[in-house]
Amino acid sequence: MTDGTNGRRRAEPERHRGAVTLRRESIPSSTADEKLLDSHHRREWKTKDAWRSLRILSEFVEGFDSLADLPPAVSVFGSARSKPESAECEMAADLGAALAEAGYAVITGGGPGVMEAANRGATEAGGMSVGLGIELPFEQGLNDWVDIGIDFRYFFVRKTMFVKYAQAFVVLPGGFGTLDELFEAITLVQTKKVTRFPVILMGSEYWAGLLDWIKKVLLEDGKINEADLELIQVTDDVDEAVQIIVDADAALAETHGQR
Ligand SMILES: C/C(=C\CNc1ncnc2c1ncn2[C@@H]1O[C@H](COP(=O)(O)O)[C@@H](O)[C@H]1O)CO
Repeated sequence: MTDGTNGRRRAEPERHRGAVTLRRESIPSSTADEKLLDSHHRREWKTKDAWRSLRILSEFVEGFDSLADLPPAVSVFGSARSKPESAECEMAADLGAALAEAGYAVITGGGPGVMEAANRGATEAGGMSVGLGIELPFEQGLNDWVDIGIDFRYFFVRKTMFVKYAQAFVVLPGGFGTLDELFEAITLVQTKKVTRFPVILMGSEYWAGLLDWIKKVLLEDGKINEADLELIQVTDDVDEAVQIIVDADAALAETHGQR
């Protein structure tokens, strides 16, 4: 496992805005997402937001255009902070490889940690490895194992791509970013905004407390129902995770015809 530099000295920080690369003093202190969402920028809203919507649109166009030809794919989420030698990174690399061997492209956030491990596993197994990066104030660029990479300015555009082009979500241990991606997926399935697809948690020990709380508090308090619990599957076995995805794909093809 590497830190994505392949032993090279990491170049100076840079920021990508569409086709534009910014370095040194040209790197702005804010991000496009912040300018859109933070009321601190309220004075610009009147003059800039209408134009900003075109940039948002162009980001959708770029994503749709670049990803439309992907083979069936699985989005893999997990911590940006996990060390390469951690158990979750090893699991992510094995998962990336197993998904590639089963014919799935692997889509991640293109960052370090679990994302890099999953991309690496897929690439080393000869599969297609996709990274959907996001502009961050402390951006470090896409990891070196990404074959198709897109840098997004807007989180919500990027999130559309994770869902639209994936047959399943696999979620490994992570923090707020990972939880956001997990709960967005479950909500989309629960509200039937997307056809039911597997949302698989890997790292049962890590997720045990959350699952317990979901059962004890959300279920007992009537905030979700028993059937909602079935939206999440848990396994530590890479082959089982892949089999769940393959089976769900086959079931869907039977119901709706071949994709
Ligand atoms: C925090 C660090 C780097 C951040 N770089 C990221 N690059 C790409 N995607 C990211 C990054 N940070 C979060 N994400 C997305 O959220 C999930 C991970 O977030 P978590 O809070 O670490 O669980 C991940 O799946 C990404 O889609 C330091 O190196």
